[in-house]
Amino acid sequence: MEEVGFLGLGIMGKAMAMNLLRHGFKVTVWNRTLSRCDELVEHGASVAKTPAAVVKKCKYTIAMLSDPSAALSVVFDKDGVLEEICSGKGYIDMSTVDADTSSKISEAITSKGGSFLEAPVSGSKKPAEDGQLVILAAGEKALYEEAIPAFDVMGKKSFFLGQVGNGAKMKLVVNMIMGSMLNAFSEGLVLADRSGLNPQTLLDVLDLGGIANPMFRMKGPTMIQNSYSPAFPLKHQQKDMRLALALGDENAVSMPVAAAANEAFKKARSMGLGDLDFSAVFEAVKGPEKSS
Ligand SMILES: NC(=O)C1=CN([C@@H]2O[C@H](COP(=O)(O)OP(=O)(O)OC[C@H]3O[C@@H](n4cnc5c(N)ncnc54)[C@H](OP(=O)(O)O)[C@@H]3O)[C@@H](O)[C@H]2O)C=CC1
Ligand SMILES: O=CCCC(=O)O
Repeated sequence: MEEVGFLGLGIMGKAMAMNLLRHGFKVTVWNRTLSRCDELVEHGASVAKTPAAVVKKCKYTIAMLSDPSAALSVVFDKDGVLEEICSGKGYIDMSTVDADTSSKISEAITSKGGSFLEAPVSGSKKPAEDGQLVILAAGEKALYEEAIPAFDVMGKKSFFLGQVGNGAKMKLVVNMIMGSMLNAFSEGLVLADRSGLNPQTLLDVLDLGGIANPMFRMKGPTMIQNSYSPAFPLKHQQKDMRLALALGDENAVSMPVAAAANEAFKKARSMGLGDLDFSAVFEAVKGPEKSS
């Protein structure tokens, strides 16, 4: 089997790379904080010291990085992907970024003869661990086809959405809806509590009705215990709301619900909750306790 490169071993990247190893892929990893590679090495991965060194060794390289600035830095900075990408090699960015960032990376990679695919994912830490992500790919179709065995290991379904930018946009639309829903859910939990209802009973009622969904089912019980161990860091959800709102600006789409949700995520960040799970927006929505 060909060697696959993997850049970025955060919550998602670590689980995704681990799945590749578990299914027999040969994987060379790199992470900015190199010590985070150790656990992967224990499971059979090789390590390279720079993104360029990973690309040099591998037929195609996957990246899973925090945001547009990280995605650009790993490609364009010294020792970055661009130094070694060339004809016959592919680069697959699975980070959640905006279409402009993805296009910049695509143009740079293809101008050096490499092929590029964006492939952000829907699904969080547990689906990443279980190989149950939904992959939203766009770009070079031949690279998509080459990567299908890896996508099949990391995900339960892959979509090919056409030209570069479409995967990024689809991902931002999905997360904009998700972030808005989580705010409405948080407001409902506060309203139930402050009006004398049992929030657990609200969760039970919601779960039996037409708006039951896996997110309410998974996050509700931990939210009412004020427990926010990060599966999807709140700072990343706020980044996605910001990028989705910018996409709305570009297309003159009014999104007052998403704009209000973004404010709540920003407030949560200002309260120092950015590294907690995005469900910690509940703390910002709670605000001060009810006065008598
Ligand atoms: N967690 C989730 O549920 C999901 C996340 N996503 C998206 O996936 C991406 C990764 O998320 P997640 O794994 O949760 O995030 P983490 O914060 O856990 O990991 C971020 C990764 O990016 C690296 N990184 C950050 N800045 C830089 C930089 N300037 N240069 C090089 N590397 C950098 C980090 O390296 P270091 O270890 O050195 O800090 C780390 O490997 C994000 O775009 C997120 O929006 C998509 C779906 C679900
Ligand atoms: O981008 C993060 C998505 C998290 C999820 O789908 O639960």
